[in-house]
Amino acid sequence: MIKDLSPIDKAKYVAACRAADLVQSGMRVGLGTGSTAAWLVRRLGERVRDEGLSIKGVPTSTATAQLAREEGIEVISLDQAGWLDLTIDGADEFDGEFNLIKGGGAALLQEKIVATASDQMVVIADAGKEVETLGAFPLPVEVIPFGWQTTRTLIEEALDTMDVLGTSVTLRMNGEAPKVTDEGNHILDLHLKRIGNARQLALVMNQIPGVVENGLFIDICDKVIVGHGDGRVELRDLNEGTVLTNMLGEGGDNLFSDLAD
Ligand SMILES: O=C[C@H](O)[C@H](O)[C@H](O)COP(=O)(O)O
Repeated sequence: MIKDLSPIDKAKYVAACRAADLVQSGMRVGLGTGSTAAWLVRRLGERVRDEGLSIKGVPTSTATAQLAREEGIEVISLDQAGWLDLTIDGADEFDGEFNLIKGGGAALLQEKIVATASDQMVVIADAGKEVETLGAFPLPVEVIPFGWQTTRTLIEEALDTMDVLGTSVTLRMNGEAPKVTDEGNHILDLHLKRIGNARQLALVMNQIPGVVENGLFIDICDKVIVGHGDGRVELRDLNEGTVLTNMLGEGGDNLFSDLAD
């Protein structure tokens, strides 16, 4: 039951349920990756089964593709979709301008391509992901395995020239071996603490040979849905402001109990 979830999981869950309400039959929908996006995929699966919701989903990782299929959602590739109506995804951090750090689950490359190919990107997150300035969460940068140590040195030099001091760059591991992304690459995590100029850093990173993509999503996200542990959900839009609802009020617990079991 939903009441057995931790407050953070409840927050993720209600944000995901609110976002699922934005999805309508006929839409081509980008499906994000991570624990929050997994709640979304489950909720959409429930709507497909119970309401006959008819959508085509473009997953952003092999993990999401597998979950979506298990949930009965029709899965197509981005090339088959061509363009998407909406992408819904989680984030590791978001700021007041809806700029993001993503890639904590190593899926940033497909996530950025899919989000950029969408009319709208909606982020779903628990309230703890909101920051004043991005950077407390280590910034993931996807690099090709060939010469990754040289790429790391180039990244460190670029950070020096930008006066980003006191940083470290670490190779993400999966046990004893480097983490390998869905695209066969590695992830370097940049421990920056605070990113003064995220827009500039995103551009500089992608100029470095060996870097495939970085986890800064600048001017990509249109709405953020913030979930709270008590069931409150804020739908924030930079132009239209914030709409507050409570997903667990008036029988909401029953409404979603199947999903949360
Ligand atoms: O690579 C992973 C993605 O960017 C995730 O959306 C992000 O890490 C947030 O994941 P979670 O919802 O599990 O906190």
